[in-house]
Amino acid sequence: MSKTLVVVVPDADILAATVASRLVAKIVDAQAERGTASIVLTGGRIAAKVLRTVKDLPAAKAIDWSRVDLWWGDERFLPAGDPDRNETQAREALLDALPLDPARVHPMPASDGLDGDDAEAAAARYATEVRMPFDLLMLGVGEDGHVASLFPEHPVLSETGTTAAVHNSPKPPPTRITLTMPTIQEADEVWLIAAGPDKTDAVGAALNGDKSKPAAHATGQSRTYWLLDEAAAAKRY
Ligand SMILES: O=C(O)[C@H](O)[C@@H](O)[C@H](O)[C@H](O)COP(=O)(O)O
Repeated sequence: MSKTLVVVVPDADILAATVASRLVAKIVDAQAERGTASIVLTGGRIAAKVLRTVKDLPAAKAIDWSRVDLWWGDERFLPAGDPDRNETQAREALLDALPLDPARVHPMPASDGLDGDDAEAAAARYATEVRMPFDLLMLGVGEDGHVASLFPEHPVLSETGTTAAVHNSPKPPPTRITLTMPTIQEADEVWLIAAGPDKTDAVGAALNGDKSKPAAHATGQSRTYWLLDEAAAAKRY
């Protein structure tokens, strides 16, 4: 039976440090168990802060980075190397500094890739690449309660394939690729990460059972962790 735990820490810096430590431990444990770890990264500011923190953690040297598979929960459908791509931000924050196996790094397609600007084809291509289960899937939480590129009241919420193209995203850019909610729910652990007063209402609503918030549906098979700072957690009752 899946369990949900809420961890609240004082502020965004301490949250990034907490998540970074947990992430390193999670990868070390997964590798101790199976030799590999399969991790889904998220975009957004707090995620970048977490990755920058991992870079400076001595314990990260305990990880065999050549045996880590990295995936993305969603991507802004922009040309390769665009500074707004979640992939570019993750590479700059951490990945470029790691001895990763390039064959195990699985960014979502770019809009100048093999499928050009056909987001549906690009999403379908990623679906053929994805290998589940994921040990861990991390999600930032938007001000409106979105996770990955699954926005409230958006038709993408009813998609049941592995991935989906998103058009008319309320958060720019308008075209994105995302894992669907059923795919997110296949992960062994899901971590929802949010900091700051802009997230108070969305986090409060989702944790208090408002099912109109996509974040309320993001659960892992074994564990779901909400990793929050005090500001984001302020309306959780
Ligand atoms: O495009 C993105 O940025 C992500 O797809 C999005 O899901 C993000 O993780 C949240 O919006 C939280 O982002 P912040 O941490 O920057 O608020």
